[in-house]
Amino acid sequence: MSAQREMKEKNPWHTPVTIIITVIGVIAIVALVTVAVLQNRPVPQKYKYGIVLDAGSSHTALYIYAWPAEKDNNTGRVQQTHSCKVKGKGISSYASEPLKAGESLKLCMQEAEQKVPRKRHHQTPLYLGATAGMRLLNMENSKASEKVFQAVGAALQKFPFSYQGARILSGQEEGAFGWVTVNYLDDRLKQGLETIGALDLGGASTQISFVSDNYDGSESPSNSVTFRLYGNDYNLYTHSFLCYGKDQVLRLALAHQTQSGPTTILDPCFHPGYTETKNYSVLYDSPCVSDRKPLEDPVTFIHNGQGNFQQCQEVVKSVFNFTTCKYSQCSFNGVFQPHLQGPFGAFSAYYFVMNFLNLTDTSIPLETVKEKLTSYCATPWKEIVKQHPNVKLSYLAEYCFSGTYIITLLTEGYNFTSKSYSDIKFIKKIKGSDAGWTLGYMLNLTNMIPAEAPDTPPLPHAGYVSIVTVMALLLFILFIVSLRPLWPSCSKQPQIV
Ligand SMILES: Nc1ccn([C@@H]2O[C@H](COP(=O)(O)OP(=O)(O)OP(=O)(O)O)[C@@H](O)[C@H]2O)c(=O)n1
Ligand SMILES: [Ca+2]
Repeated sequence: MSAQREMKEKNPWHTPVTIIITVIGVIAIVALVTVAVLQNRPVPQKYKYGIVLDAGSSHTALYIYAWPAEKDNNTGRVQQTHSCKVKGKGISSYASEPLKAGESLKLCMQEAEQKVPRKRHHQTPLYLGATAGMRLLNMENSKASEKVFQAVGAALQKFPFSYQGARILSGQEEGAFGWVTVNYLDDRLKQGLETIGALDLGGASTQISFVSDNYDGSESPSNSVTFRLYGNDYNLYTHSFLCYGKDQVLRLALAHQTQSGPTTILDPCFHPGYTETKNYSVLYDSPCVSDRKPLEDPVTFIHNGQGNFQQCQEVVKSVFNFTTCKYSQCSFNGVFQPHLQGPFGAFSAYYFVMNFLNLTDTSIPLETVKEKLTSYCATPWKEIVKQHPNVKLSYLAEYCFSGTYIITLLTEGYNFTSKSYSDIKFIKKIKGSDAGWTLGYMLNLTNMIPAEAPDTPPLPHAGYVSIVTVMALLLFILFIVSLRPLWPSCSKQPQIV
C-alpha cells in the first residue's frame, strides 16, 4: 500500500495542476485542428454564368461561360462550359424574313436554359454580337439589318436570362477581343508574359492582331487599340479586312474570272471534273462584288474545275492590291502593318480548313505545304467525294480554294516567310474553350479583367491555418515546460546521502 502511494506522489502527471493544464491543452489542440480542417474542407463551388451568341456571317454559335462566384476578378478562371451551333445560316441571311432569324436561335437558347442552373438564370448576362455578315447587310440595306436585330432581340428577351442587347461589333473590336481571348486562356495577361498574336478567318472578314515592339500606334492610329490589363500596358495592332473572309474572297475570285460575262469558266481552284451551274445574280449579290457585275451577262455560267494550285494562287493574288501604300509598310490594299511579331494562334476557318487538309503542323516546311496542296487540288473531284463520304459537298468543293487562299493570305498578304510560318499555330480550343472573340467580349463587358493586378494574400488559406496550428502547439509545449518548477518531482530536492 505505502509503496503504491509513494509512486503516486512521485509521478508528476498525477498532480491536479498538470492534469488540468494537460486537459486544457488537449482541448485547445483539438479545437484548433477542428477549425483548420473545417476551414479547408472542400465546399461545393458556386458558379456564375454568362452567355454570348456569335452571330457570324455563315452561322451563329452560342457559348456558355462559367466562373467561381466569389472570384470574378481572377484571370484564367472563366471557362467555356457549353457551346451550341445554331442550325441553318447566319442571321444576315434572313434579311427578307427577319422573324426567322429570331426563331433560328430558339433551340440553342432552350439548351442554354437547361445548362445554366435555374436559380442563376436571372443574373446570367446574355449578349449577341454580330460580325461581318451583318456589317455587309447594314451597308447594303440598313433597314433590313435593323429588322433582323429587332426580331433577334424580341426572341432573346423571351428567355429568363439578363439580356444585354444585340449589336454589330466593329472590325477593331472583333480583332482585339479575339486577341484578349487567346491571351487570357493561355494565362499570358496576368503573368505579364509575351503575348500571342491572333489570326481569325471568318466567312466574310478576317482579322490580324498582334503586339509589335516597334509599333506605338502613332502610324495609322485606326489600327491601334490600347489596353491596361493586370497592371500591364498593351499597344495592340489590329486590322479587320471586310470582304476577305473565305466566302467573300471566293466571290471576289469568281468575279475576277467572270469579268467578261462568260457562259463557262475553267477554275484552277476547283478539282478537275467538278462542274456546277451557277447564277450570276447570286454570285454578285454582295456589296463585296456587286459593283463588278458584268454589264451584259447571261443568267448562269458553268463553273468547271481544273485543279491547279499555282494558277489558283495567281487568281487569289489578283484579289489583293499591292500597288499603293502610304505608310512605311503595308500588308495589302494600302493597309498599314508593322513588322510581324509572333507567336500567332490562327483559329476559326484557318483551323477548319487546315485541319481538314491535315496541314495544322506548321513545322512542315512551307514548300512541302504547297506541294501537298498542289497534289490535293489536282485530285479529281470524283475521288475527293469518294474519300470523304461524310463531308458536306458544299464544304468539300472549296477546300482546295480555301487552303490556297490561307497560304496566299499569310505569305503574300501578311508577309509571313518560310521561317516565320512556323510561328503560327492552327488552333481550335485553348484549355477547353474555343478561340474566338466571344470570351474577350464578355470579359470586357463584365469588367472581369482589372486594369491593375489584384492584391493577393502572401499565403494561401491552408498555409495560414497550418502555420497558426503549429505555432499554437509550440506555444503550448513551451508553456508546459515553463511550468516545470511546479511539477512535484521537480520541486523535490535530490537527497544527498
Ligand atoms: N467544318 C467547317 C466549318 C466551317 N467551314 C467554313 O468556315 C467558314 C466560316 O468560318 P466562321 O469562322 O464560322 O465564320 P463566321 O463567323 O460565320 O463569319 P464572320 O466571322 O466573317 O462573320 C465558312 O466559309 C464555312 O463554310 C468549313 O470550311 N468547315
Ligand atoms: Ca467569326
